Amino acid sequence: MLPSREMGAKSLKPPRLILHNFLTSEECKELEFIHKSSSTVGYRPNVFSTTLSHLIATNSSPFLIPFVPIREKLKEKVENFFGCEYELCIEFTGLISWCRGACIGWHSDDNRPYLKQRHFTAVCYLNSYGKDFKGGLFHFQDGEPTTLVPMAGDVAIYTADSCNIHAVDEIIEGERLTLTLWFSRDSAHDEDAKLISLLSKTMLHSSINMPEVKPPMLASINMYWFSLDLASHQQLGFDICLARMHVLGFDVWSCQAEGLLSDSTEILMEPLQLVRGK
Ligand SMILES: O=C(O)CCC(=O)C(=O)O
Ligand SMILES: [Fe+2]
Repeated sequence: MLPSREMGAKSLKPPRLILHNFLTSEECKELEFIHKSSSTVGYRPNVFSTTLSHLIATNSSPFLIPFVPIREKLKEKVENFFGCEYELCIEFTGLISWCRGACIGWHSDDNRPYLKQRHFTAVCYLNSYGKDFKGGLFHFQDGEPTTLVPMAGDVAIYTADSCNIHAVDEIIEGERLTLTLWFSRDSAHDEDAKLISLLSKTMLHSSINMPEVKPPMLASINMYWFSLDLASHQQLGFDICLARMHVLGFDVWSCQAEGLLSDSTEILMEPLQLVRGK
């Protein structure tokens, strides 16, 4: 019997793929913005994470939108590279940042009984070694490449099993940010199914509680990565700056233009009124 592509790769060279500039700098910055506005204390010391279920639970589901095309693009890459016969499911998606002191020793990503459903890993680097943080180099125990220098936009894809034992050096300075995904062949671990169920519960809950008035939460100004004069020239797609207000049913009204102008950042320079509903 001929070995499958996956098995063949295991015996010849480690089943891994490193891609440069897989994400654009705008995509990296948009995800960084979401992480800065929504992250919580992570699963280890000096680590912060933003999971998709956390975004739903904190009334920030519009922040899911930028993840959708990126997750699809990554899934397709992983399926094609590993020659998967059946569609994979995404088991976990998270933005993870590591601050000074964080590190992880040699491990494989399926190294606990409750992680055995993790078959493939994709780590997208959202910021860069040397510029945004020091330390935090990634090492594979065997095979080439040995060391990865995280650079914004690059992605490392590898099997989650013992063919790819890896470690990350301690962060010495700054904050190292990644978008990390695990993929599974087992559809019982499909993250999408869980997210859809959470989303529908949240929507049902908010329609029952319609008259309830909550104050809008606009993300703080120091989270913007571009200046306001540049903002109107940038076509970054979905405007996440006002997303927190939108999910709560508020909008911004310009008296001069006599209308709702919530998709233009120019409004921030105008006399404005905050309105509820459309
Ligand atoms: O962030 C990285 O480069 C890899 C992190 C890692 O090994 C893990 O989260 O299991
Ligand atoms: Fe890992």
